[in-house]
Amino acid sequence: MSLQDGGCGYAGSANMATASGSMRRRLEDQEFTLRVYPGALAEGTIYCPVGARKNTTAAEAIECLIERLRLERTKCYVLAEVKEFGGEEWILNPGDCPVQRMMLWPRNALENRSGLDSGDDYRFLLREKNLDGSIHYGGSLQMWLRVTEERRRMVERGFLPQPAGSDPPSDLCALPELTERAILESLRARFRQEKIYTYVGSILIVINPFQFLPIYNPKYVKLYDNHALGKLEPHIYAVADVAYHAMLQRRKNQCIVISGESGSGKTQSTNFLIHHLTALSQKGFASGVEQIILGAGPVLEAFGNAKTAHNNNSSRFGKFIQVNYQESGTVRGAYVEKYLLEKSRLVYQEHNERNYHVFYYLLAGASEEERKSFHLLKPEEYHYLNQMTKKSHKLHWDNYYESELDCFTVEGEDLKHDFERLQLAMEMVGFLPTTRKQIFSLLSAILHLGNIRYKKKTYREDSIDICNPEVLPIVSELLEVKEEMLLDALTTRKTMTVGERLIVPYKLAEEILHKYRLTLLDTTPCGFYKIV
Ligand SMILES: Nc1ncnc2c1ncn2[C@@H]1O[C@H](COP(=O)(O)OP(=O)(O)OP(=O)(O)O)[C@@H](O)[C@H]1O
Repeated sequence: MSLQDGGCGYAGSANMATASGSMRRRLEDQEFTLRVYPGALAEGTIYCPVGARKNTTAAEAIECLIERLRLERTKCYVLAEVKEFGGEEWILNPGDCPVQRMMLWPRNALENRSGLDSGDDYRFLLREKNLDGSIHYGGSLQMWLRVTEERRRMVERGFLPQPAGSDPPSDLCALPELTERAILESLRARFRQEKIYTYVGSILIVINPFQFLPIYNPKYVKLYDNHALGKLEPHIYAVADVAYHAMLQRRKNQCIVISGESGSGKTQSTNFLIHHLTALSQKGFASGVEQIILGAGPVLEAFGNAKTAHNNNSSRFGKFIQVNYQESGTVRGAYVEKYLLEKSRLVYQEHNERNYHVFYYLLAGASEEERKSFHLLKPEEYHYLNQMTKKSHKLHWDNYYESELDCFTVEGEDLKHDFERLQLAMEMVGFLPTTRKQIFSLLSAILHLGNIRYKKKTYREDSIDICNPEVLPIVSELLEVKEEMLLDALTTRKTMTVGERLIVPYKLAEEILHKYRLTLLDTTPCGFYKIV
């Protein structure tokens, strides 16, 4: 049996005690392959395979090695057994049987051997014996180092398996086998060492630590400045750095794509990237541009983020951020484009989820004067904010009463403070006071629109009317549109046929009405989505 089947050979030996005589005889005849590392005795050879049976002695194996490696016959050689790489060496007597020694190695030391190397670094070495009986190690240290280096390179290139217990590589491309299991185990092992970043070639994998790690301070900005990817420990700053310098050197636009499931840390990673990109351009000084780019964050977050089951601050839209540079490499400005905003969240949310943050901020943080002027109510009085709590209330009347209230607040959240922060951010990004007022007015209108209930106009007719017309003047005031126009928009739709304009009344189907209300919100002069 060749050494590639070493594991099986070992399994056979484990059964030896209980095996029949014939099996024992078979084992006696079975051929194993010993791998003997000659070190300095044969430069250029990492190991030499020697066929051996259970009773082959060390002296016989050495004889074979002398032949194969063309060693000087005038010298005296011994076999040494190493039970760990670089560990203690056990010299075999000429009459000792190396295969029997090998059979005592741990099972995985043999089973893990995939052709070339032992997983746990159990091995045989060939040593020269001095005339006084001592072992000659001359030059072996350097050879060892060379072998070690060679071995490391072979491991990196995937020709040798990763030694058990060693550090997982910082680039998963260096894994000898790219199976899902090997990848996950490496990522897990790195994560345990607080290494949340790992490369796969030029791709960076990030595992959300959900805790602050001190790896984003200016020291790190400096450390990663102008280094090729892979030279240092993987980091998001390294990716930003490579993109920045590639842009300067090649004079070509660079693009970084961030993707992952909800709550995986995309927004956080974007912030780190922007921080590093602007820091590089300002060479370590906090820049005004960064403040403005990141200042837009709270505004976008308030209007486009919401609490979901997975993330209390989940972005419900995609972002395309373009950072523009001058030829000199300093940031000139930035452009943020949103896409795929989850519009349906405005009118409907799943259980344990909320509408967009901005509604809760406004209702909690508005002053008395603002409350009056925007006709604000309590969150639980708005259909667009309380639907899911009502549902759970109905389903689990007894035990869901408390969690009903929880939906309006999130642990650790200070809505009043968030509203102040939002106003400040809006001011910083350039919203004028009148625009801000218009926006809050529109937000209140959206909430009141959600409270409008419909009924059939008459018993026979399918067309609809509004049950609570007292809401109309409020919404018309907030939207600054005439009441009649608003009523028309809420109860009828206009369609164009060839050369004709038809006004068709809506039918009483709630989900469709929600859709129409959404369209209405979008088409108002300062439509919600346009603002976002
Ligand atoms: N590098 C990090 N260090 C520490 N905490 C982090 C890191 N990345 C993410 N987090 C934590 O994870 C939370 C969720 O991250 P984030 O909001 O960035 O996820 P996301 O992928 O943008 O989610 P969604 O797609 O739902 O918007 C953050 O609020 C933060 O607490």
